[in-house]
Amino acid sequence: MKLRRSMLFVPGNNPGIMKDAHIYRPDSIMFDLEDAIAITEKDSARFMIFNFIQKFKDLYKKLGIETVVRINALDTEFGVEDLEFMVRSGIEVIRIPKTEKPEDVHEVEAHIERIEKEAGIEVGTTKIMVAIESPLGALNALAIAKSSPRLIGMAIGGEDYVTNLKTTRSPEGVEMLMGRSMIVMAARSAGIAALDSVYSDINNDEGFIREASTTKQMGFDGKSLIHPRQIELVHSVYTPDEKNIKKSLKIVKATEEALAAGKGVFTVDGKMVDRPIIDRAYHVLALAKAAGIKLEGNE
Ligand SMILES: CC(C)(COP(=O)(O)OP(=O)(O)OC[C@H]1O[C@@H](n2cnc3c(N)ncnc32)[C@H](O)[C@@H]1OP(=O)(O)O)[C@@H](O)C(=O)NCCC(=O)NCCSC(=O)C[C@@](O)(CC(=O)O)C(=O)O
Ligand SMILES: [Mg+2]
Repeated sequence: MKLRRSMLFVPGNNPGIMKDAHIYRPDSIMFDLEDAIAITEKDSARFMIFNFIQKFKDLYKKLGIETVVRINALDTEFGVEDLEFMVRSGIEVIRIPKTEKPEDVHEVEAHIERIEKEAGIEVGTTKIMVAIESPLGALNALAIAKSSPRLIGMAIGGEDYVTNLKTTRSPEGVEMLMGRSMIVMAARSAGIAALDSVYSDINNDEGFIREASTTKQMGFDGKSLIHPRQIELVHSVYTPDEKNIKKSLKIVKATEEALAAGKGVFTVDGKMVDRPIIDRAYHVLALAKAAGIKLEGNE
């Protein structure tokens, strides 16, 4: 299981930030070529990310950090050139911003396949993630989520999304509810990861935890982040805690005993346990294991 609790945005024109990003151990590093990069810096950022990936890809792999790049959309003058560099760099995932329809994915996919062939990279190696950042994208979420076998995740870009809705982000997040719901449902239906948006108020830990807890409860796998101090916070929300692990281990043990006794439904601590609850317990244990938590001794 690949954890995607934390996806740290790293502006692709800032070598000072780029060179240390792995030290904070996010699950994924997302180099940006899009909105964090001024038009005058797009070319140099592309070269810089290419070189960083060449230099650090083995280290990222060793640390289990996934590499993602957010390209410019293909309807800009930068998008195709971004792909030319990034696919050849060996980056693992291309994130398409402002995705509104399946054709946006098909177009990127066709370029990736062409470049992989030209570069002698096995076709299918480069994965895709989409960001939904408009009401139209949200309404098309299911078709987009099922548009390519390369797709590994769907994110919501909350800042653009609320701007396109002609509103703003509130602490309660009512304006995000519909978009988030459509995205998590589409991602789950397609069997890909669901990633929540950035939280821009960097020093507001309480607000961050509240938002991360709500979106975790909605079904998301993690969040895009803008600052390293948010990594530990999001991991604390998305990593199963001791109580949950103990409960899940108890359910798994009781399941084995129940199966041996030919029972499909039974109780643990006075609560009914059947198939979906058993599946949830196994999922919690898989998450814990992927996060490096030792299960032995937790029983
Ligand atoms: C905000 C700020 C300038 C503050 O910097 P400052 O330097 O003042 O912060 P400090 O607190 O001093 O940093 C303490 C130490 O951490 C290091 N450090 C800081 N940030 C780091 C980082 N990101 N990665 C690694 N390292 C980092 C720093 O180098 C220093 O290291 P050191 O000197 O060694 O102590 C900086 O964080 C930053 O640039 N963030 C990324 C912003 C960005 O990418 N925005 C675009 C993506 S969102 C978007 O586009 C919206 C979206 O599209 C999203 C969607 O689609 O999901 C939508 O629509 O919603
Ligand atoms: Mg955006």
